[in-house]
Amino acid sequence: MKLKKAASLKGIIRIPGDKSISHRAVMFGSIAEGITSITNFLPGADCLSTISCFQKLGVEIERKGTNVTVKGIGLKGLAPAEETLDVGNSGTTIRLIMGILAGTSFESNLAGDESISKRPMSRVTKPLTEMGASIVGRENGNYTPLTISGGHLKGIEYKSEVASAQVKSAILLAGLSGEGMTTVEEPHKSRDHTERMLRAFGVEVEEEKTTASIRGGQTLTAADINVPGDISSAAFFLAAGAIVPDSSITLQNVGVNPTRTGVLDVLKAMGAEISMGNMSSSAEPAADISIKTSNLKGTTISGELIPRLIDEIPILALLATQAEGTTIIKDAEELKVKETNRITTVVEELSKLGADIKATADGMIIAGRTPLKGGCKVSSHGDHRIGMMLAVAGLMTEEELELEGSDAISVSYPSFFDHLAELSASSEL
Ligand SMILES: O=C(O)C1=C[C@@H](OP(=O)(O)O)[C@@H](O)[C@H](O)C1
Ligand SMILES: C=C(OP(=O)(O)O)C(=O)O
Repeated sequence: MKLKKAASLKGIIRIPGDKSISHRAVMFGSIAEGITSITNFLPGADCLSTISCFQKLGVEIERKGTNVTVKGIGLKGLAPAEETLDVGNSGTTIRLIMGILAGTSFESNLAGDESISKRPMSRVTKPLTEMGASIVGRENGNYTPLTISGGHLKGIEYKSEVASAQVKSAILLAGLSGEGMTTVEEPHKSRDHTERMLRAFGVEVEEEKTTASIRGGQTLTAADINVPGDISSAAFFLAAGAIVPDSSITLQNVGVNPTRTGVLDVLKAMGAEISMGNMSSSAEPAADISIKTSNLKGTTISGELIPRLIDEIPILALLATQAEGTTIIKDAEELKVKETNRITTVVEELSKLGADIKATADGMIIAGRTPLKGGCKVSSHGDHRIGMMLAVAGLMTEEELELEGSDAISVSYPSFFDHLAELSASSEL
């Protein structure tokens, strides 16, 4: 795909549904009693993998565009799949489904694409094994393909080494089938969509700073879930609006759960002209966010902020190339185990454009402001967030940029290029 410079970005777009919340709505609806209706579901490839896995486990799920109906059969109603459950490119699907399958009485096989086969699973297989599940996979259950046999589970108190909502959610979901209480503690608080949505399905979940606990034996009752827009998708246009000259854009219905809004904190710290309105206050709050071309300065991104913006780091790195001074990103080793090693892929691709960016052991250091040069090929490396970051970079380069592997973007934002074209006054896609 050829990308051309944009003179300005203007207009209003409605951000598609949140990926994390869409996955959970299908999963929890499947193991609930009754019919769950989901609106504004994200029809991205990752969430479609979740639907297909639960269909294979015997759940009737019907999707019409962004409306999904799930005929819940209860945790005990799930049936063995006749074939391997294919999670595609989705880390959230495989890690959360393992938490659910740990509580079944049958065996399931799980596999995904090449990227999934390189991502570590022991962070989930280890605690689930401790709870009583049997899991077999390459390198002691660390890599796919995996076979999981559910069993009689006991609750645990688990101290996770990483702040990961996937790990926390898998353990809490297994805890539903466990005897007694299950508690997960993490170094920093990760996104809490599981805790919020389980409550909507009638389950009691206790939370304290960085711990979450659940009592085993509780059942889920169907709920209607309206998915807010995905702030991780909005981040690409927030960044584009801040750096493309003469821009002024509004993104509607963006989820602003505080465990996800690190990107807004960073944009403000960098001096972005950003404002919020139309705030709604349901279980998952949403708001309209407006941004204008801004005079940005460098900042430091570290510590408890990292889990609150982990998926936004590639686009924040691009933003930092257009900010005055140095931006330091640290404590972000988790970037190495995403769809790609996002430290190396970000540094490799932005270096091609002339950015002053260095990889460190746990992040990167970026010196700005540097003009971005085009006239070359860049690659998503099959990673949707790298692809979208580079598409935004293409709005800034003097010469045309050629993006390879743009199809990966459909994993989380199938309408990305349509929205970009709507906002872009002069880019020809
Ligand atoms: O729970 C979730 O929905 C997610 C959690 C995060 O991963 P980790 O739990 O590995 O940090 C995030 O990067 C991913 O895109 C979605
Ligand atoms: C890391 C991501 O997703 P997952 O872990 O579900 O593959 C992402 O969407 O950036």
